[in-house]
Amino acid sequence: MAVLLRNPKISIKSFSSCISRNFSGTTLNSEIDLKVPSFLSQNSLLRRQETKEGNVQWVFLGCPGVGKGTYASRLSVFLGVPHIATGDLVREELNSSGPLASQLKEIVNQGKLVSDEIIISLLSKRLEAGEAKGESGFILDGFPRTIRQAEILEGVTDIDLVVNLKLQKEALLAKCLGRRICIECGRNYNVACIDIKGENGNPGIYMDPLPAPPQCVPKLIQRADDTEEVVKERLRIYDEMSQPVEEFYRSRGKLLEFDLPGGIPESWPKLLEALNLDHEDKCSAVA
Ligand SMILES: Nc1ncnc2c1ncn2[C@@H]1O[C@H](COP(=O)(O)OP(=O)(O)O)[C@@H](O)[C@H]1O
Repeated sequence: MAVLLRNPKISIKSFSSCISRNFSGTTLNSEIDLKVPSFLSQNSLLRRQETKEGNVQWVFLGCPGVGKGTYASRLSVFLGVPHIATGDLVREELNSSGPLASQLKEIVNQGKLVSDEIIISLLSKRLEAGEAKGESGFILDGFPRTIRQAEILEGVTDIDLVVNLKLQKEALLAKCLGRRICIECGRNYNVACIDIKGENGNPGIYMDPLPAPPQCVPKLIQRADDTEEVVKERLRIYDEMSQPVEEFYRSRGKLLEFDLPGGIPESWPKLLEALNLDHEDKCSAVA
């Protein structure tokens, strides 16, 4: 497949060192060099999605519970690039015996955002470790989540595409409350059956539960921040801090809006279609 990129990409090593350098600089904003035209047509956006394995630099945006992790991880298998979720990096750190663990636990369990400093440091470490293993390209999930994070990222590398997953608020809360995670294999499942009737011209949505296989059932846990109170706070913070990031990328012609039409069986093929990814690869990509 052809690769149509506007700017050459930098290696992950230089990305991670650049990201740390830019971040620690006091004149951060003046150092940012936005390399992309301020507007690109939807057609050129789709052309840029013609990718070759291992060479995409994509970002997944979307509210808590929308399914960023599910679709980003499927696409990472499909495209052969790492799926890097900053939420996972934060959870690994808070479950460790490291110096940040208790501070992170408190922040995350209140539904607040971790500081840009900490997130950049965790992400840089993850990128460096990946580089050492020969990784190239990435699908970022949960980063950037603030305009400042988006500016830093845009200043150090050329993101090809930003996928903005969308779902009604009512479904988001139910999906977070129904989420279950296998502590052994790390896979996510969901006990919620979402059935929202369409009204006043708005479409309804139906999503089947995603049951865990028998071997995972005894090992299922809920995330400590998936309580009603904390999910509502995470949704509020998304609107305040992260929604502006959508506009940041929209104005640069990088945002692909994707309204989830239902559960994984309906949404996955439609997402591949929206991304211009080959039809014949669809079957092999579904885990
Ligand atoms: N880019 C980020 N900036 C700040 N905090 C982050 C970032 N990514 C993850 N976190 C922290 O980790 C928590 C869990 O993130 P994530 O798993 O992506 O959850 P969500 O379901 O809310 O999208 C967030 O609520 C936040 O505290």
